[in-house]
Amino acid sequence: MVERANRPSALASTPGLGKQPQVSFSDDNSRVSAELPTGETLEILLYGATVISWKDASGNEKLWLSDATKLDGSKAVRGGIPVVFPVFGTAPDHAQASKLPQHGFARTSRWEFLGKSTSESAPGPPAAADLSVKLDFGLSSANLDTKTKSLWPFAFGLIYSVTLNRESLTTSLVVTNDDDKPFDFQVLLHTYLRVKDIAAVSIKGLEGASYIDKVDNASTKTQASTVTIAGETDRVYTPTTPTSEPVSVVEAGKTTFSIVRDSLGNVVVWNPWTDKAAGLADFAPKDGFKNMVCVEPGAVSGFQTLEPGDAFEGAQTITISPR
Ligand SMILES: O=P(O)(O)OC[C@H]1O[C@H](O)[C@H](O)[C@@H](O)[C@@H]1O
Repeated sequence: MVERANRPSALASTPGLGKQPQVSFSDDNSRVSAELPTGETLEILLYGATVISWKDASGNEKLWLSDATKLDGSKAVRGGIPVVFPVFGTAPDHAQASKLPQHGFARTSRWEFLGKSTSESAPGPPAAADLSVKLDFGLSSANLDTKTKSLWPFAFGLIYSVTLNRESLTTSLVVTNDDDKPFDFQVLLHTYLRVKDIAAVSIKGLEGASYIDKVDNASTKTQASTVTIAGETDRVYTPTTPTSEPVSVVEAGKTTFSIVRDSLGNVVVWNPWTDKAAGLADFAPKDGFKNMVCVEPGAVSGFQTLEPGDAFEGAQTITISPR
């Protein structure tokens, strides 16, 4: 069931139906929130369609968000899940992407809220435990300002769907080429996962993968065992395993996040550590790097070419384990 939420009224769910997910807008219409009947919550800024909060039923935050981030649409969000499109980093040598700012324009554009849908994973009378809510957001060339359009002059459409389940979050991006010529793009879901202590974290599932080490002159290396982080880390992995095999964050021996991917062949692992964090004005607290690790599914090895009328869909599902 797809239901268009009425703006600016607060609640888009049906009163009296008890066990239904609740969807609401902030007073200034800058963000949309969802809550499952079981207590899990989600908050998304229309600016960048950036997920800025995801909490379990006990109110534990799963994503890291900088205390100094701007949330007023003046700068990309530092934390949560910014959407990177149509370029990852910068691409000064790529004809179509050379003029684009770092990580493109999707994370700095205001998206449209397209609506919500709720679903049950089991047949029969709705049980609160089976409910999920999906929020859809759209961005197209028609929404861009003239300056941004001039940097990347293609007719495109993006639909970004964020689905909250009791134990997981799925974020899925569909890219369509609405132009009469092909275009090239990269895409990445820049997910800042919250951890208790980076020193106790290891990342499993990248063993044997080749990676580009961006903090060592972009040299190509092979991951020998699980990934641990003890200094600035910025790596673009190409796992050899299928995208359905999870990449997991293990904290002090316990799996806290498990990430499966759909059509996203790369995984970027990023932690700025002390010096880089010190140099990022919007990164706070300065020792916040101890409480985050970015594990970013994407398609960023080279560019994907999308022919006129074609569509690409890439997604991640992050499953949590209770702490
Ligand atoms: O500072 P930002 O533009 O948000 O980029 C933050 C980081 O994003 C990715 O993880 C890149 O691999 C890093 O090289 C970059 O520093």
